[in-house]
Amino acid sequence: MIQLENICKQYTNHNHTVYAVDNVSFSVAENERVGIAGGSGSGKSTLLRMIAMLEKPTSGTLRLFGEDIHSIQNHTEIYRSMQMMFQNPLAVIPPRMNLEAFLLEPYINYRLMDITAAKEDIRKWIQHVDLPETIVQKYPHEVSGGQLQRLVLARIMLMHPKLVLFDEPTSALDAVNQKLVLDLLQKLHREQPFGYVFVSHDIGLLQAVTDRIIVMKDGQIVETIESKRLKEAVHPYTKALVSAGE
Ligand SMILES: Nc1ncnc2c1ncn2[C@@H]1O[C@H](COP(=O)(O)OP(=O)(O)OP(=O)(O)O)[C@@H](O)[C@H]1O
Repeated sequence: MIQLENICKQYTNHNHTVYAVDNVSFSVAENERVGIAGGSGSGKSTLLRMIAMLEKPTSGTLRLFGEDIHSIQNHTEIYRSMQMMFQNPLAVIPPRMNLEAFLLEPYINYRLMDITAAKEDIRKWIQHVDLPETIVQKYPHEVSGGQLQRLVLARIMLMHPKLVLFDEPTSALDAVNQKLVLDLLQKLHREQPFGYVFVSHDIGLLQAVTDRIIVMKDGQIVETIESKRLKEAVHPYTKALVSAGE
């Protein structure tokens, strides 16, 4: 579904070059759940931003749904098929927009259905992510972080994406809400499969929600391992990440 070949991203400031992503290659199959682990500054977010087409690689080849990013014809279709979820929902929901308007946006932008049908569809999704129906009349600052992330997940799922990019979506939540959001994500993935790339510094968390984990350090992949075999990791950096979380 996505393929990265020898992807590099460099930033140059004041004659100093940072190799944020350095010769990274991997692919994600349809409905596959891939984790990207690594410490601060290892290049995880930069990699995700390139897959999301928010930034261009300095070099290398990136194919999304079979198309090279430089020759994509139908951007609208790609933007609908590939969704992103970040750590802070308040950064993506405009403060003066009530939550129903936020949920209606994709139906309007991608002409998914008319407003009456969309409102009914939203009602179903709200129930499905275990939120009270009245939440849609609220504004983002009136709702808890855990509830907002469940609502953001509903907004993603109603677009029936093929791929979702998660950048530390539960890092700002307490342990209880983190589990609620991750359990919900697994339920949604079982019911309506989609591929995802999940970035986290917490390799234990990734083990619970992915099939395969790619471990990054200083912009490079140091190890790729099946999540259920994480205990058999051989690279010292992977082992250090595992014991840091224990
Ligand atoms: N826009 C930018 N300009 C200059 N340097 C950047 C830019 N974005 C990222 N970097 C540098 O690239 C490297 C990788 O950063 P990145 O944010 O991708 O790492 P990360 O693994 O996601 O870290 P964190 O977990 O702290 O978010 C870091 O050294 C960072 O300072």
